[in-house]
Amino acid sequence: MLTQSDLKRQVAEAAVQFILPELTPETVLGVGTGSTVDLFIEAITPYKNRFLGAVSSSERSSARLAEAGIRVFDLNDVASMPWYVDGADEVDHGLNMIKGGGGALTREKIVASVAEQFLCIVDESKLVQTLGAYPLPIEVIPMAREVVSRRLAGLGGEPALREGFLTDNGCQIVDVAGLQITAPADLEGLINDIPGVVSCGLFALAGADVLLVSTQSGVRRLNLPLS
Ligand SMILES: O=C(CO)[C@H](O)[C@H](O)COP(=O)(O)O
Repeated sequence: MLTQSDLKRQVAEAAVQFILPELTPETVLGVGTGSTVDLFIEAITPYKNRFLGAVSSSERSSARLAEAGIRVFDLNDVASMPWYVDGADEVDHGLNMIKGGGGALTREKIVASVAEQFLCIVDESKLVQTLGAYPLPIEVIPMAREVVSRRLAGLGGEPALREGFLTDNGCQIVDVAGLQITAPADLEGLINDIPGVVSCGLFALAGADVLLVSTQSGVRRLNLPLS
């Protein structure tokens, strides 16, 4: 029986094998944040001479990439990336995701927006029918925390400040429990429009393109359109 950490390692290694044939000496990869991505960085390190480097979505991943000897680029110096590789807190069968458990959602969304394709890597516990059991992280400008929280409560959620946490952008996170997210792109649009919201942990207006799911019997791949 594989543990959750074994499953994460299995999918991280599968992700490396999946993108390896596409790496060239000019390739810059987008790299996300979290424990699954830490294992992806570990797994791709032996191949670091096959690509140019990476843009990362957090100070944490940048430090890990640099320690591994992988060149870290500023996004301002990179115009295109073939792949953005990242984990998720929940993903549904339409490849919509909740992200931001590690608080890096805004930079994740920015780096992902530059990549041609989003490769999402998760263990099977993250695959759900309907998003929302995992509290939805929203990054907010600190002075707007209360007004944004009232608006989120108005949408039917139960917002709670992530105590003692500041993002890499110096902002705060409000985690919203109790949402049954049946129309993820609509909800993402609504939340994006609340003044004071920096970004919303729903990735539905632009979701994943390819999903690798780690299971006890190996790694399954789901592409859009669903296969
Ligand atoms: O969105 C994220 C960080 O902001 C992560 O991708 C998400 O929290 C999953 O993390 P892990 O791989 O540790 O389970």
